[in-house]
Amino acid sequence: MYSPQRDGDSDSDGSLLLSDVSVSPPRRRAPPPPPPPPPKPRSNPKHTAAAKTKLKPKPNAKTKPKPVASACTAAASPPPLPSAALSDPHGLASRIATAPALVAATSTASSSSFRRLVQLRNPSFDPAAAFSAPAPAPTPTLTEVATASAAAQCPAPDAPPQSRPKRVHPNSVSEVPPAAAEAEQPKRPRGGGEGNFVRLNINGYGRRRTFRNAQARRPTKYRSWRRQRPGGTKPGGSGDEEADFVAEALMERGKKGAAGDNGVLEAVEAARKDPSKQNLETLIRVTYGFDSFREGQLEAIQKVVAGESTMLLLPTGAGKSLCYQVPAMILSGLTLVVSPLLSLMVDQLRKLPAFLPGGLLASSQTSDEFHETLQRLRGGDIKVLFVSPERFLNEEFLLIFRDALPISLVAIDEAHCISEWSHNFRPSYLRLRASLLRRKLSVQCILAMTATATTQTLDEIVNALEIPSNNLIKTSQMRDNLQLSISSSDNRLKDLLLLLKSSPFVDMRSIIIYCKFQGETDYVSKYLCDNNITAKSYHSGLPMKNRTRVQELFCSNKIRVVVATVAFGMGLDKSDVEGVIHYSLPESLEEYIQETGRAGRDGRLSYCHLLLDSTTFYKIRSLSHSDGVFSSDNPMGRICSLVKESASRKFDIKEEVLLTVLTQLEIGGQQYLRLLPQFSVTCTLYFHKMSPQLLADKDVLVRSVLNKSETKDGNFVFDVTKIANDLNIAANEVFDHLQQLKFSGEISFELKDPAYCYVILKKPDDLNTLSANITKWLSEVESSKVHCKTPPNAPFFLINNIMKLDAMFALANFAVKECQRTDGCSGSQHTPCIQKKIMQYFSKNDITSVSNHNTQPHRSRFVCFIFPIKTNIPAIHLCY
Ligand SMILES: Nc1ncnc2c1ncn2[C@@H]1O[C@H](COP(=O)(O)OP(=O)(O)OP(=O)(O)O)[C@@H](O)[C@H]1O
Repeated sequence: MYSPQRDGDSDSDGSLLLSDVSVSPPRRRAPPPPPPPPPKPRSNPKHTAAAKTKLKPKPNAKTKPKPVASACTAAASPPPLPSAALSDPHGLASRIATAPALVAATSTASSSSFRRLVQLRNPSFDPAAAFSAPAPAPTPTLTEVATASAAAQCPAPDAPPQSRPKRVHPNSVSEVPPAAAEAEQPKRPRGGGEGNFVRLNINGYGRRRTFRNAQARRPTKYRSWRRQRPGGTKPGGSGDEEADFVAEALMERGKKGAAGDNGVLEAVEAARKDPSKQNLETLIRVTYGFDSFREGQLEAIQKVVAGESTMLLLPTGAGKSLCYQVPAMILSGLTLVVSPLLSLMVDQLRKLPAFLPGGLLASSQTSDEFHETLQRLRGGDIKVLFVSPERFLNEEFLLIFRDALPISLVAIDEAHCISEWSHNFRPSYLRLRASLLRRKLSVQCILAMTATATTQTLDEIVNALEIPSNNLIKTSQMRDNLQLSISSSDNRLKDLLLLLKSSPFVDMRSIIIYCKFQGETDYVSKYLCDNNITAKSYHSGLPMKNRTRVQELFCSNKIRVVVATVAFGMGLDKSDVEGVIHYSLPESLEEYIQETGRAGRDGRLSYCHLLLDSTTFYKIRSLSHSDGVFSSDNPMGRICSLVKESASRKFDIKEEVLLTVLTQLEIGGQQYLRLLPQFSVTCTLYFHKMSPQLLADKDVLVRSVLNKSETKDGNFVFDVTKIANDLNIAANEVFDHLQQLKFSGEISFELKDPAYCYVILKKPDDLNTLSANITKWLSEVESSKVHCKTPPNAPFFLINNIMKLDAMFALANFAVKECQRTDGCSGSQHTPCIQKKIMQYFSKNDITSVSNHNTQPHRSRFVCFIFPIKTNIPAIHLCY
């Protein structure tokens, strides 16, 4: 997940809190609806008995299911896992490091000269010393390493491998063969909302895909409607014209054999004439099969249909999409949906009902794809257009609308990205301003949607989008069908196993376990498999096809447990996930809410448990300091690197802007760093003649590599800068030497991760001033069109995640250590106190209101990159 850091001082500064106006209930809001019915227990036939006895529905938040605590507290006794186990599950690194054979030395000519070079630069370096300790363990061969690595993989699930399910939907991506369409149409009506779509998480930053509506080549009725305008004039959006569109689109669908379209047509017409509760309910019943609206939906839809800009704050999985889809059916013009991630857009495109034709414009599309969408748009084949914020309002985009393609609604998904206070600020969202939308696109109605926003964030959103304060629709940030529990754990693996073998998790057929680190997911899933729990790991380090397969198997209930990093879940709309377990502490309350929100999307009672282990908290916290130009991992005088692609993505700053800033730090008034030639920093080494250890024996660099590398699939992967720093030589000397070894046939190597490289000469004393100066300078550069493609004169910044992490830890810590269990909490079940803390956090935006221990990080340790322009937001971000 994109999760930039931000400066936390201001986050905790009460003086910066904005008024509560934005979150006051709408003046014209109807009296609060009656409390929702208690969540229903699941009726999974396989687990019916268990559900009857163990998953009793609770009246609102008061139900007290069997506490999970017993499972965890009972687990306190298992012997602690050796601390090294997780970081080096196979013990390879330590075995390699202590290999005895590495001490002797008969150097080749090149190696001895290289050794001299190293010793010349670094007299204290004693290559033998690093390997001199006797090591009883035999050094693993490459074959052993590979075998160990293979063994770490979880056995395949019982289910036979399936080819990727074919789906055809008018709003599908292009690989989908049309013939499969009908079979994969979402069933209507969907009883109980049980129908799961397999949502593919493309997660493909910058990946190229062809997006094509399956109906693109067919003249839809919307298109013919537009063409029928006399003299080619554009429709004015009158009700009749709209009815034409809906009617004809539905007729077309009727030709394909869809049932009940006449009912849909009538329902749309009725809702268009009178968007009453009754008419709208009929509409969602005939289109989606939903019995009624969920909290907030009806109000939002009615406001939007009436042309009023609205801010919608509903929990994850509460049904925000419906709030733009239904108006899109009713309103005459186009609905634009701005969404931050390609995977989300694709997912939402697929979710559109069949007769609501959709299209997509993303910055990662090729020019051909862009023009194809354009053609369809101009031809009237698209009613809902998903747009990435980068594409939105740029010249090319505006040209599309020059010939007055009418836009009825702009829906902004993940609207918190607008706010610099949010956990996911994206500079590209800054172009989303009501004034701009009005001026450039004549848009009058905006719907902003998010699941996580503090008061400050909301305030920024409604200001930017000029949403009237009485048009804020806000429900609690967490669904009340989630039972939340936390237990402290000294041995998370054992506790996890116990948890999974105890009620209620033992009866669940669909569980997600979230881990912080990729290696952890592999290790944990293997451990579970070894203990007869079918589990698969999922993280962004896996090839895309493996990830897709895991997700598909999970969605079709062929895998019961997925052990994943944060990479899993974006765009996942599996409605019957029954449990979410946090093996690692989430990095913020926002992340906690998002991840727990993947459970119980069908409204049934579901369980979320967090295993709190303070060691992990401190580990994550220290890692948080390792980002940015001046991170604590980057000492002065050493070679440092910023991998272009990941840094650009992480900070949401174009690569060339990153370089611009680094350059300014080099050539500005004060020289803080010296830029080095760019090179690829990650190197994988393959040995061909001598064994790694034998060669390391003779070669200083290889020795250092063995010391500093990780093993992946039996090969040695290392960071070139680390080796250069270790040997106190320049990076090009490392490459030269690797080349020599390559020419001698000893090794071959592969390089990846192009990076900006630099040496820090001086760490800034006053980060704020430096940040402000660079911001100013950058703005000047931008306005002088040197970087005409960069976003507007937007501040760049990095959010400080540390305060957010601390707040998350404080909440979990409170639950396990301080909660008196008087207000509905019992054992490790802490739903009431967690909800209360979350409410405090989001309503006051005062992290310290949740934090109850001294978590205020020292200012100089803030992790940031580049900062804000706003005067009230502390800048910097070049961090220590
Ligand atoms: N009124 C309703 N009745 C029953 N199911 C509904 C209703 N509205 C939405 N749903 C279902 O709820 C699920 C979640 O909807 P949706 O994806 O729109 O949620 P969301 O709020 O956008 O979630 P996220 O924040 O994760 O994007 C979907 O499966 C959807 O079909």
